[in-house]
Amino acid sequence: MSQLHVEHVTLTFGGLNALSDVSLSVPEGEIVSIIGPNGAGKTSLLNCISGFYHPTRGRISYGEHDLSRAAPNVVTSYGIARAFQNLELFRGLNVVENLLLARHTHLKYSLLDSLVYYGRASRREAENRAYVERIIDFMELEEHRAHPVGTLAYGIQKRVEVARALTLAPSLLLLDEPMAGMNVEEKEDMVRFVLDIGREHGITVVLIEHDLGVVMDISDRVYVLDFGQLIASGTPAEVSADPRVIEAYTGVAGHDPRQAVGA
Ligand SMILES: Nc1ncnc2c1ncn2[C@@H]1O[C@H](COP(=O)(O)OP(=O)(O)OP(=O)(O)O)[C@@H](O)[C@H]1O
Repeated sequence: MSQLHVEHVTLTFGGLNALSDVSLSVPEGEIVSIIGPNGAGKTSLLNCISGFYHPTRGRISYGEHDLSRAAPNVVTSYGIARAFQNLELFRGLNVVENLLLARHTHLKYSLLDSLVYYGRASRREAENRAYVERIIDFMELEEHRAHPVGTLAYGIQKRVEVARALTLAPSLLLLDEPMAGMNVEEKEDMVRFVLDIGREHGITVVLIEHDLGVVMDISDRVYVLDFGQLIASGTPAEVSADPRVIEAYTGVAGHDPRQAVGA
């Protein structure tokens, strides 16, 4: 069982605690959302999990692996993939090329492999292509497959970004605002994909999302950050009834308590 554990994580930038003593767990197979007002620390937390930032204090682990000091490519090798808020796609390449490139970069084999073991390399190439085709089918990208990504509608590009992360065959998928900027129909499609990824394919999903209706509909568990601190957690029903959450979202709360001691 690979559970994600974040234990007492603090992340400091200069005098600001972007995260203060945050602890949370993500059980295998669940869809878990992280919510909170702008600047609450959500993306910073995802950056710590995916190895782009390293916690100033605390520990992050996934199953037996310690992620606290791991580089992004090492985190990926443990089965954790991330779809970015700002799309990480090559806009001039088409959908198939983007997905193949992502899979190649992840499952790289050496030049020697491809020269000496031509048979093995070409078999891997065929497997990669077959895998990418399954993702294209699953994410319903068939009609867009040959188009340069930069020419596609924004909602479709977001879908390609999720597909790109799926080509890494993750057991844990990190989604940073996958529905931001989408119209209602595009959101409904993305909700369906996230539910399929989690419920049908058993991939654990950690989701940052501002649309609270979506969050409450699809999450098994919700964690709420405010000013870098974890202020609430529980089922969607528990969290939406929590006075601290209502306060954080209505802005009744007073000052920013994040200034690090001694700053
Ligand atoms: N690289 C950085 N350098 C300095 N400060 C940073 C850095 N990254 C994040 N911060 C600060 O940390 C705090 C938390 O930011 P973060 O982006 O994690 O919040 P968020 O909850 O994801 O916000 P949003 O919903 O607006 O995306 C903010 O005050 C932000 O300015």
